[in-house]
Amino acid sequence: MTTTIPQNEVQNKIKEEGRELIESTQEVISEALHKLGYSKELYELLKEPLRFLTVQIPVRMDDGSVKIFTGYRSQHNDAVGPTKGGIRFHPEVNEDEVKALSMWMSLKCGIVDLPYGGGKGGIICDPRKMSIYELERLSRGYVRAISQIVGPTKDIPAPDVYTNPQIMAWMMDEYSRIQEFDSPGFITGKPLVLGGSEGRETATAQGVTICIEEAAKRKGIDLKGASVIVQGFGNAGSFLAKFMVEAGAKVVGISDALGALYDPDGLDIHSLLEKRDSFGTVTNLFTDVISNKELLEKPCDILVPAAISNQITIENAHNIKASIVVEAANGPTTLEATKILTEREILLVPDVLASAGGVSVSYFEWVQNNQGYYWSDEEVAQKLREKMVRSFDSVYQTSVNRKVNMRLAAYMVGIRKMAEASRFRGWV
Ligand SMILES: NC(=O)C1=CN([C@@H]2O[C@H](COP(=O)(O)OP(=O)(O)OC[C@H]3O[C@@H](n4cnc5c(N)ncnc54)[C@H](O)[C@@H]3O)[C@@H](O)[C@H]2O)C=CC1
Ligand SMILES: O=C(O)CCC(=O)C(=O)O
Repeated sequence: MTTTIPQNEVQNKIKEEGRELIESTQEVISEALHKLGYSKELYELLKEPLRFLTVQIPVRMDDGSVKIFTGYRSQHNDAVGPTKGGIRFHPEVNEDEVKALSMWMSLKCGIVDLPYGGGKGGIICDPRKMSIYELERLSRGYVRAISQIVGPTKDIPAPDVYTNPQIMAWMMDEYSRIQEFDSPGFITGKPLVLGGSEGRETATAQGVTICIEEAAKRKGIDLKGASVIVQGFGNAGSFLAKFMVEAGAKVVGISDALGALYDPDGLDIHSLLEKRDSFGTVTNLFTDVISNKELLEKPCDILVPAAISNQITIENAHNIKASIVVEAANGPTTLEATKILTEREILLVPDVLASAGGVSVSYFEWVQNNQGYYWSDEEVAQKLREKMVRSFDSVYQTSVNRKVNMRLAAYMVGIRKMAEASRFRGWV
């Protein structure tokens, strides 16, 4: 017998999880500023986004009815430069989660040294249940609703969960119509023919791969033959699984929103890549499916959460078997779980470092749009590698030298530029 959880309980749980994300982010920000010797005023400035917009977007559905969707755009801090960060289309999007996501973007941009602050957007919707025409109207409606606070020198969006280059193209087109001139620099993650960058589609997974290589070196693990589990089979997870196979590792588990596949002898990733749909779903084609929860506790050397937040918690952190956990997703591990993994000497590469490859190549895309001159795949790959290796080293060294866990070390590295820029501007 299946029991249905009342809708208000589901909503309360989503809200509560969002609140926890923001409160735990505030806790680490406070600790990082304290370790670096910054003032309490700076914490007051950075503990919440500078700007947060809620919009209602009316969309004509295919059956003729009008549905009103709620969307958000959060701009955490623009002392360093315009804010930057993706747009998420997901039924569980909520205000506090979007705020926390924008704060993580500020830290990410600081870690990989980009001239940006953090932003993030989201719409409460389930794109898997919408037609392509409804999605286009929703995407354009969102841009009209937020157009006054975004732009190539204000706040530059990009893809995130359940958004893709097609959605970026509609949004760029809508913004260009409003401005009455072509504005490729308004948004990144676009198709190549509309000013997208070589390497952006695979950038997040490339960045995670580089972090895995660096972490494996520190742990004395040979990637050839190492076993890997990847939670999530979308943009980040599916390319990562492919890169792991190419590096000679054995991908023993993958998952999507509907379940997980596990085979200790290794999964046929190429076949799964061919079968997955545009939302990163593939497990619906199999019968021997286990849950996402079970997958995370299966034996492996390297575990990569690449789906949603709050996946490694106090409930399962003691049961994780991996020696290295690399967070491709934003916010997959709670603070309590971070402490448990660190105590267990599992090397945790935090989201604000591990997933920074995406925004790095988004920055390259924006630079190319601004100069109207485009780089080769090799040039992008080399620039990304330099950034990721340098950033990994800086966070790892901070963790060792200051005797702090990798998450706190990453926050210490990521917050410095924003703190200094805010001081020089005379804000604190
Ligand atoms: N796309 C990008 O450039 C970047 C993405 N990220 C983060 O990586 C994570 C994945 O993003 P993308 O791959 O872009 O999204 P995507 O939309 O391409 O794929 C999402 C994947 O997560 C799965 N999923 C959704 N809900 C789930 C649930 N409740 N339980 C388990 N799996 C679930 C989906 O089935 C799909 O396989 C997110 O946390 C995102 O914020 C971080 C940096 C950049
Ligand atoms: O590519 C970007 O600008 C942002 C990507 C993003 O949303 C993220 O890193 O979480």
